[in-house]
Amino acid sequence: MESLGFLDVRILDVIDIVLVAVLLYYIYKLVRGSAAINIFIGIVIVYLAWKLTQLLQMEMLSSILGQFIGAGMFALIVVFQQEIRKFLLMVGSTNFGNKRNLLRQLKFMRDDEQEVSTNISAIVKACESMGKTNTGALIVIRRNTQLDFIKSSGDHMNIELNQPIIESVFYKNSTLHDGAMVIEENKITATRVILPVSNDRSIPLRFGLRHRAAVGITEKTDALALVVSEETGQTSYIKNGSFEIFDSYKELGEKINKDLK
Ligand SMILES: Nc1ncnc2c1ncn2[C@@H]1O[C@H](COP(=O)(O)OP(=O)(O)OP(=O)(O)O)[C@@H](O)[C@H]1O
Repeated sequence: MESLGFLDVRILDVIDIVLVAVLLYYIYKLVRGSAAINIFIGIVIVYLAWKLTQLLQMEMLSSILGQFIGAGMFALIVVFQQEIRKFLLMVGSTNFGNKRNLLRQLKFMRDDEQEVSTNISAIVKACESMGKTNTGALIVIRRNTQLDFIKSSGDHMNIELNQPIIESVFYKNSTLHDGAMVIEENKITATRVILPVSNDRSIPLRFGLRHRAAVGITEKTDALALVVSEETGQTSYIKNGSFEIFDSYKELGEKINKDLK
């Protein structure tokens, strides 16, 4: 069985592979939809070619590709400066200190019995009511990722969540109506927040900046976003960078409740 020695896999090797997969997934999530995705795919191809030439002992080609990868690291930092910044912010602002959040992060350990402290009914009813009057709104609900880095672009608040407050913030003549509202637990913690806009080219053209900002924040963090369109009065629910389908406001409430557990 000596010839099969290379099949010896240690637990640490498995952990190593899983961690690399998670890292690649987060990098992909970060650059998805932007021009950087093509550069990312290019790098992965060159890296795989380099490893293959090493394996096949093609000395010359492997040393050329090796040099390229080595020098390319500096070029990468310059090209991906924005993405690296966002990635570090994302990692740094994940609140691992909170035990409940940590459990939530490990989805398979999710406790379905857990009560959600956010007044979801107030949010959904406000969206329904704002939709009827074609009042535009953009609401971000925090889950695990800390949102301090976006909150700093707006006004800090500390208001108990309820339907009239949400509606009055987005009321067209209100000074607070522009930008996004951030909700954490059962509090409105920021208004007039500027969100990162998604570059995803697959978003239909009928959606403007409000919707793109909602997609943007849910791509970069695990937050949930709700948009009420000023044009159509329709409410959209966005999670992990994509639009979630729902048939009624009741179903929307149930979905948010499930996603906050
Ligand atoms: N990056 C951003 N962060 C937060 N809010 C934003 C951002 N970009 C736009 N908005 C909000 O969206 C409003 C205008 O959005 P726009 O009309 O382009 O959106 P839309 O997706 O077409 O939505 P609607 O259907 O309501 O018109 C702005 O007045 C502002 O309040």
